Amino acid sequence: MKDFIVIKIGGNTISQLTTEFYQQLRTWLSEGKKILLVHGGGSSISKLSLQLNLPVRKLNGIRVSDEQTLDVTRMVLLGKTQPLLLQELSAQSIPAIGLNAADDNLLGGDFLDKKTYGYVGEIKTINKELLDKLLTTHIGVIAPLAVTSTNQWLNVNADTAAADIASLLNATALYLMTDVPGVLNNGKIVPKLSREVAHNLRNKKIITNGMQPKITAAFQAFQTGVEHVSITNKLTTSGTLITQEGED
Ligand SMILES: Nc1ncnc2c1ncn2[C@@H]1O[C@H](COP(=O)(O)OP(=O)(O)O)[C@@H](O)[C@H]1O
Ligand SMILES: CC(=O)N[C@@H](CCC(=O)OP(=O)(O)O)C(=O)O
Repeated sequence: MKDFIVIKIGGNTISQLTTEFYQQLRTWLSEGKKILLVHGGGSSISKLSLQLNLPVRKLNGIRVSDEQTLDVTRMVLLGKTQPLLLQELSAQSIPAIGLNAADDNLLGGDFLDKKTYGYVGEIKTINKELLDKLLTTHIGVIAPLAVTSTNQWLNVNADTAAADIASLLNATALYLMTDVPGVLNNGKIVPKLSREVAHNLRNKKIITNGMQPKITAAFQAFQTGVEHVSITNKLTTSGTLITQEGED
């Protein structure tokens, strides 16, 4: 049954979640939807890296990760960001459980492009049976990391991770929640975005930085059959909705 909803929450968005957001989660829970929150934490990773005098380098919005940066990423995501989000959910009396890639082979991955990005990956496998069981009672909260078949941890961009997970779960919806109300062009939200328009906005350097992996991730999930894919700062408004060519 197609009943999974995947929501990506940017690291900077966690402390800005609204009453409407939590209410929507409660509604979906009461309808029997299985909800997975994939959280970011990029700005905290950069902050700690700088404090430790480690280089902070991003290419196309993806963090170049050597072994030390990978360690910092795991520590920040699993030691700081995830507990913070769980705390917020608990304070709202929403039943949630923290998960990571190594829980019962939850997220398996492979290198994205080792030469260019280092220990960065994409998610290739998921333990759907485990989620089917856990998410009947709890909202899952998961960090964007993966473990390879040879037990190497990998850092995964949180937008990429959410899209990979939504595709693998055959989810009905993917919400990429961020600190802007959608894709902006001249200060206005682009309500519907086709691949062609996204390509043009990228070429014109209107879509830059962290919005780039979000767009790539959004189209990847849409192409694999996730019906509703949106980039937004609210669950209750669609922000920018991904559409087929020619529909906008
Ligand atoms: N065309 C665009 N429309 C909206 N935001 C954009 C655009 N191009 C670049 N951005 C930047 O992308 C940011 C969102 O990406 P990012 O900082 O990675 O957020 P998150 O941590 O939520 O993933 C916005 O805050 C904005 O600075
Ligand atoms: C490979 C890669 O880029 N990983 C990201 C993972 C966290 C993330 O994406 O966090 P936000 O969504 O808050 O930016 C990083 O290290 O920043």
